[in-house]
Amino acid sequence: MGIGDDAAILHPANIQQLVVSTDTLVSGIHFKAKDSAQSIGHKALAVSFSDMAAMAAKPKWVLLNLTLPKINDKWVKGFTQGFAKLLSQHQAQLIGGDTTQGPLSITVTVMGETDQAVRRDGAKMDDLIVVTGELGSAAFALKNPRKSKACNEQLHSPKPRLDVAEQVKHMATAMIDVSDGLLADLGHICHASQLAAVIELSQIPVNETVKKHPDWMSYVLAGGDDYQLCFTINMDDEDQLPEDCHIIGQIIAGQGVMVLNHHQPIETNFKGYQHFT
Ligand SMILES: Nc1ncnc2c1ncn2[C@@H]1O[C@H](COP(=O)(O)OP(=O)(O)O)[C@@H](O)[C@H]1O
Ligand SMILES: Cc1ncc(C[n+]2csc(CCOP(=O)(O)OP(=O)(O)O)c2C)c(N)n1
Ligand SMILES: [Mg+2]
Repeated sequence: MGIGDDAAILHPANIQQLVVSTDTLVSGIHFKAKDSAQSIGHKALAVSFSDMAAMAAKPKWVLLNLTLPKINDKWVKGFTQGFAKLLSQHQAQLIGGDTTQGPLSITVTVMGETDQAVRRDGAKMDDLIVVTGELGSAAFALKNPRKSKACNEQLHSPKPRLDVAEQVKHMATAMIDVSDGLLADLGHICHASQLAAVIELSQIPVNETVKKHPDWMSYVLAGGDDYQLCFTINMDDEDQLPEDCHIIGQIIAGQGVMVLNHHQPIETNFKGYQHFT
């Protein structure tokens, strides 16, 4: 039972693990107020679905908390379109939420199910490090809005990688979604797993327009907002990787993430996205 009562009632039948995540998007921090309402609606849900993908869960129930400066019917219609389209693509259900007046911000809580949640702390020595898709496109588009249609799409309409998550959940030893930038997020896997990583920059898929930009390395390694997956697998499972999965490095002993470019170590002072600096 969903919207209409004081709270939603769930009937979780045959769910082995219920996985829950919440994320807030704030105007001016996570998106621009002038972005299309449709893209804001899509992205608010996509980033939460991306957290489900990172845990190898299938999204089922969603709560939406909207804070709006004023009621603008056209904006609300656009937002709802973007939100509802992604919701129905994954057969998830909006079961409730809250609407308040104030500076534009959106909080989405999503509940999903899995038989095999994948955590950040399971990476093992010698595991291969894999990323999906291309990295750096969204950060590039934020700074260079008129340069690449594909990058703009990645920024405004990211596709949560629930497809890959479903296919790799039984082989991934650790997984995370790349929201704060590869170095930061792979760093979280390393920290949680008490190991280190070495990655080869030339193996990371990068959009060709991004690659031509003088700052491409910082977009790729620390730009954030990618919503691709980064996960680790045992070396023996390499042959079973699905499409659009790219091996970029290996788990080693130690701490932190070491970056090689064509086998040469490079200095990286990139910090990734941080809210409080
Ligand atoms: N204000 C908070 N209260 C309780 N838990 C929090 C809070 N902020 C973050 N967390 C928890 O800390 C962990 C990491 O959060 P975060 O860095 O936001 O992850 P993600 O990048 O996946 O959104 C998550 O388990 C999240 O639930
Ligand atoms: C207007 C605007 N400024 C900055 C960014 C870049 N940006 C916003 S949030 C973010 C990283 C992810 O945010 P966070 O709230 O940490 O997501 P979480 O890790 O909790 O999923 C990035 C790179 C943007 N997309 N739009
Ligand atoms: Mg978060």
